[in-house]
This record gives sequence, structure tokens and C-alpha cells, in this order.
Amino acid sequence: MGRNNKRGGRRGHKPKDDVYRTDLVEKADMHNDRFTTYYRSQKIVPDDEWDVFMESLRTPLPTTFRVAGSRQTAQSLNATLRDNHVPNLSNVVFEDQPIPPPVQVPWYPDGLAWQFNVPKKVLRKQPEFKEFHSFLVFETEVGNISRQEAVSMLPPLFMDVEPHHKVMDMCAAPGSKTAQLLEALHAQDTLTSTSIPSGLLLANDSDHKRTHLLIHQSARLPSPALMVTNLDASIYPQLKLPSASNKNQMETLLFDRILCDVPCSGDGTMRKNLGIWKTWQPMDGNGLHGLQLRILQRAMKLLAPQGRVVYSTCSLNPVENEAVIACALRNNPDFRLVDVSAKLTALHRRPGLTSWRPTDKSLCTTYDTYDTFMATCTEGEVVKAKMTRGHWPPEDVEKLDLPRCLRIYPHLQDTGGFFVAVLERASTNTSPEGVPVAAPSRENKREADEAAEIPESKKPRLDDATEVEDDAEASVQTDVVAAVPAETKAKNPAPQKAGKQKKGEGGGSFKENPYTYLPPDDPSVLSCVSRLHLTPAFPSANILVRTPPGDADADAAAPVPVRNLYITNDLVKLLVTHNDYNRIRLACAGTKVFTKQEAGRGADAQFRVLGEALPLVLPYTDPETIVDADLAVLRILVEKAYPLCGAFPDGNFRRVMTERETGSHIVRFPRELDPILSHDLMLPIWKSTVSLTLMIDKKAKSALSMRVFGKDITSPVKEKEKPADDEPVVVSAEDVEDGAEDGGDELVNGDGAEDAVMTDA
Ligand SMILES: C[S@@+](CC[C@H](N)C(=O)[O-])C[C@H]1O[C@@H](n2cnc3c(N)ncnc32)[C@H](O)[C@@H]1O
Repeated sequence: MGRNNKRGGRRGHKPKDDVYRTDLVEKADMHNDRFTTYYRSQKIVPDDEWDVFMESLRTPLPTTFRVAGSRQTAQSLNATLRDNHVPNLSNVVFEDQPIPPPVQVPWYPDGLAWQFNVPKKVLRKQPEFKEFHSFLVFETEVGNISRQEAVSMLPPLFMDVEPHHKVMDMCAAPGSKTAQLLEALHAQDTLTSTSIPSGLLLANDSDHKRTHLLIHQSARLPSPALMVTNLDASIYPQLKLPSASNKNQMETLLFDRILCDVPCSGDGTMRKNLGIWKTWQPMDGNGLHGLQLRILQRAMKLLAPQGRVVYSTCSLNPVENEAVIACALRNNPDFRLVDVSAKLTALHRRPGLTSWRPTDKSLCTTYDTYDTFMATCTEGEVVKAKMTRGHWPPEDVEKLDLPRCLRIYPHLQDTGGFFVAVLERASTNTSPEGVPVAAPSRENKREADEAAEIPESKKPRLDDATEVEDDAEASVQTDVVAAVPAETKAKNPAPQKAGKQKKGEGGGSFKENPYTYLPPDDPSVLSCVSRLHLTPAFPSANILVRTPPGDADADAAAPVPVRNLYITNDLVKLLVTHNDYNRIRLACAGTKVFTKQEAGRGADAQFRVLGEALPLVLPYTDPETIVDADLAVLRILVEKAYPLCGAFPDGNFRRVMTERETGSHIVRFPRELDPILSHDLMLPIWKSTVSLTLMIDKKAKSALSMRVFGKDITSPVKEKEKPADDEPVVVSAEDVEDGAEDGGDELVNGDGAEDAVMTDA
């Protein structure tokens, strides 16, 4: 990844669509003498593998995807894929050539990742593949399948995230790894058996636009445990929260797991980002080393004792990989590289390097040592080369266990190139072996500081409250509480200005509505609890609104009507209410869970649960109020947009729904009634005065139809069928994102992207 922060979007590159078109770059153009000279001299692969390695770089990358979502949803969809689609694709011949069927990525847990290498014309023309292609497209649109490069799936797998962990993703956009981390956080929480994990995922990216993408991506798995910020990770501020032992004391939030998927030169992605063949040069990596080291060292500072940092790049360059790890380890003796050789044993990997020879722009010479480089080059050349001592292997390189790093080469298992290192922090003040740690030697520290020096323009501009502090000791914070829980304030609280951010940090304008927690006896919250039949266990105190900032007195007199309610878990609430978001660019906290829906003529508007948030609410819904139905009912709900109650077969569902009040209801299609279902299917419906509507968006409805009925039986809503004013309109993610809700959120969370829900019930 280049400096402008877009993987494959480096200056002068073709637009993304073109980059993916392999036909635009001839194989003959897939050469770069600088690349060959540099990497041959690094001996990244043995001489007798070099040709195979280079040839694999010139071969198009197979398509890979991951079956995503909650464990049960994913396994059910994976079974459909494995048992229905793959056998269909096993004996396909196209233009006299046998076409290989999709195969499971051998090392991905539970066989949930797949790979296939089929030319586009086969995918579009051959009937068996055409059907498979539509399945992939539908399921991808609703978020059940995530197209992701195989190697990019690796870092989260080495993080061993558990639902109670505090996790940070420092460079998270566009968010494919964030999605994996969220899934891990939402894996069954055995401690509390709820749908809401007790942990945290703080996803951050310094690029403002890409932060939008990140929020959009993560909305597919709505999480009350997610926060998204838009800051420079290398100077990430410490967040505060009340101490667990003394609520009047504040302490610094330390993370159990941190992912540093840092910006890099991206030369491991040459199989798909073909423009890199033309532009690659060693300065790409030389220039990024300092930023990469600063980000990693910041992560180390924010990590709890015995916590784990995973560092990854899609580059093969030791200057961006082993050199960064070596510097960081020497400067932080309480860290060590973890031996992960027993993990993902089906993954073919090569050990990290212990020797490498950086070079400058001229590439005439690679230099054995920093001193040779300094002695050989003029002062001007030294400055231009952007190299420090830290670019070279240190003298004590053998002590650092660098072979524990993982190098993934394209020719090993037909993937992109990648690098992963797993670092662990010892318990306080001891080395990982339990020996008390000495501070880094003055020489080590000088070298590391020099390599990681923060450019003047990048020095923290945050004031005391969020200043980059080196010691992570507990501290008392007395001044800033930006977003205050509303229960400590008057009812119908005036929206606070806490979310209004300073311009400039991280680039792009930043305007956010504040996060205001409602008291549990707020009329909106009470209405949700009673109309949606929520049990007393529902965390009503964690509901928040995002209303535009305004004049506090005026707002108090005439409060802004609430349209959307968001939910966070306890930990996110503590962080939102005890830190100053005038300084921290908080782009999202928690997820939208209820939205107001017009109820029809003569009836008051009511809240309904959002389709994609249903799994969060289900464990708190009185089970007696969930209506059972069969596939005949589902067929009508899928086929027609606004079927009348009388249109349903005479039976339990029709009888119960005729008697129910208008508003939000949940229907269960039990597995025992319909063996076609692999588990109970739960869906939200809306009853207006005359009709019933399945409250999932059109794409989700089509995907559901394909899954259950084998084809898309949904009918487009025709003009004359458009709802009367008593009928609900189901909005799609795109519809909502265009129009800012809540009075103009610039970055909104989970906007109405309503998916069909296969519950874990
Ligand atoms: C390799 S990409 C991350 C890919 C992401 N982890 C994923 O899996 O989708 C690197 C990201 O780092 C971000 N970035 C660059 N410099 C940064 C900095 N100083 N702090 C935080 N993020 C940064 C870029 O905007 C880019 O989105």
C-alpha cells in the first residue's frame, strides 16, 4: 500500500476497476528489473525456486471468499455451498476444457473459506457457474459472503479473539479484517449467554473517506461492542475509563489484542494490482518503515500485560517487515515473538529473515551495514534514501527469534504474498520468560527512536487529556466528560455538542452528532420495551440517540424528535461517557437497533426493531410473543410486498396476526416444520392496519428467496402497489445512506441495511 493510503490506488495507477482487468497488462509487461535485482539479493526464496516464484506472481490470483456471519448462519450457508453448489460444478466442461470446481482453502477453520479460478466468461455463460455466480452475488450483497483475499484472512486468525477481549484494529479500513474480528467477538459468549459481547472492538483508520467504508462494511454484523475512530494510529491517544476497583478513579484502557495491518508498499498484491509491476521501487518500502514502526510501537504501548499484537503487511520487503519487528522488539524488551508453528498447520509458510540488505534508489548497491551505507553515500544521497540504522538487521538479530515471523509466498499455495508477526507482552515488568526486564539499552533506544522519529508535522496536537503518554499507568481524570449519560441529567436531555469534532485531524472534515444516552425511563425506551415485548434483562440503560447539536436551552424546550435508537454494551458506554470526543474523532459507537415507523391512519408512529439488529434483541424478547409460521406463509411474505392478513392460509399465523396490534412483530419459521431449513429462521414483520410486511430490504429478501425456494420469487413493487399511508416502506442501506438520518449524521451506523436473520436460536 502506498503512502496515499489506498491499496492499489497509488499515485498514477489506473482506477481500481482497470487494475483488476488482467487483460490490460500483458504478461510480457510483468517485469521490473528493480524488483528482480532487489529481491534476488535478499534471497527471500532459494535460487532454485526463483523462477516458480516469479511465474506465480505473473499468474492471475484465484477468487477467494469467506462465509461470514454468526457461527450458525455461516455453517448453514457453508453446507448449502458444499452440498448443493459444489457437486453441481464438479464435472463442468467449457470449450472442451474441464473447469475445476471451487475448493476449500485448506487452512481456514471449519472450511469456511473457498477459492476458485474460473475465467469470467465461464462464470457468466456456463449455466452451472451462472447459478453459482448469482448465489455468490446475492449472498455477498447481504453480507453472508465476504470476498477477501486468502492471505488477508490470516491476521485475525492469529489473534485468538474472545468475546470478553478488548480489541483494537489500528489501520482498519476498508474493514475486511475488522469484520472477522467482530465475528470472533460475537462468537457465543459462554460467560453471559447473551447476544451482546462484554468486550470491545475499536476500529480506527486515519483516512476519513475510508472510515466511511469501514463503518458501512461493519454494519453487516451490527455490534454494540464496536467503536470506530478516525485518527493517526501512530499517535493514538489513551482512552480512559473508571477503574474496576475504584469507580472514582480513572484508568487507562489497555487492549488484550491489537491488529496492526499497516500501510505498506503492497508488492505482495502484484497478482491483482498489476500497476505495481511498472512502478515498484525500493524507496516505497524505505519510506514507509518509520511510520510502520511508529504504529507498531504505539500498539505496544496500548497493550495490556500478556496481550498480543499481530503485525501484518502485504509486502515481501524485509525493510517493512523483519526490520520493523526487530526495532520494535529491541526497544520493548517486555515483548517477544510468539511461536505459532503449531497453528494453522495446513498453511505453507516460510520463516522470517535474519539477514537482508537495504538499498537506496540507485539500486546499484545493496549495503551490508548502515555504516557502509553512510560511508559510501554523500549527505544528499543519505537524506534521499530515507534510511536509518533500523532499516538494517541489528547486531543481536539472532536473539530476536525473527524466524518466528511468517512469510507467505504466492507459489506456495497459490495466494498473494504476505507477512505476519505475532508479538506478546509479558506480565508487568518481566520478560516473556519471567525475568525482570531492563529498560532498553541507551544505544538500542537511540536507534529505535531515530527510526521511529515522529515528524514535526505529525507530533500530537491533542492537549493534556489525550496526549500521547508513554507510561500506561492509571491516572485520575477530572476534567472531560463529553458525552454524559442522560440519567445524570434532565429527562429529554438537550443534545450535547460532544460529537462536534475539530477539523483537520486525520484529513477531511469531521462533523459528528453527539452520543446521548437516554435514561431507562425515557418514553421512547419504555415504548420499545412494552411494544416489542422486551424482558427486564434488556439493557435499556445502554440506549442512545444521535441528535444534531444545537442551542442547549432551545433544545431542552423543544427536544428534537427521536427517530433512531442505538445500543452499546457497558464497556462502550463507559468509554463514550468518560472521554472527550471533541478531541477524539469518534465516527461510530454501537449500532442502530430501533427505528420509528409510521403506523398508519389514526395510529401513532412506533419503534420497530431493525432486521439486521434482530439477533441482538431476540434473547431479550419474550418468547411467548414470537409467532410461528410455515413456509407457505414465508412464500407469501417474500412474493408480495404488502399482503393483506386475509391472504394467508387459514391457521395459527393468520389467527394470531389478525388479533395482534399494529406494529413490530417477530415470526419464527421452525426447523421442525420445514426440513428445508437448517435451523430456525426468525424474521421481523410489520403489521399495519390492513397488511403485513416482511421488514427486510429487497436484496436480503432476494437472497432469502434463493436460499429457501431455490429462486428469486420476489416481485418488484409496482407504482400502483405502492403503500398507502398506512403501509410501511422498507428502506435499503443505500437509500438511507444518501439522506443523512438523525438530522444529518455525516457518518451513520448500520443504516437500515436490513438482512434476513438466521438465528442461533
Ligand atoms: C493495509 S490497509 C488496511 C486494510 C484493512 N486492515 C483491511 O483488512 O481491510 C492500511 C490502512 O492504513 C490506513 N493508514 C495509513 N496511515 C495510517 C495511520 N497513520 N494511522 C491509521 N491508519 C493509517 C490507510 O488508510 C489504510 O486504510
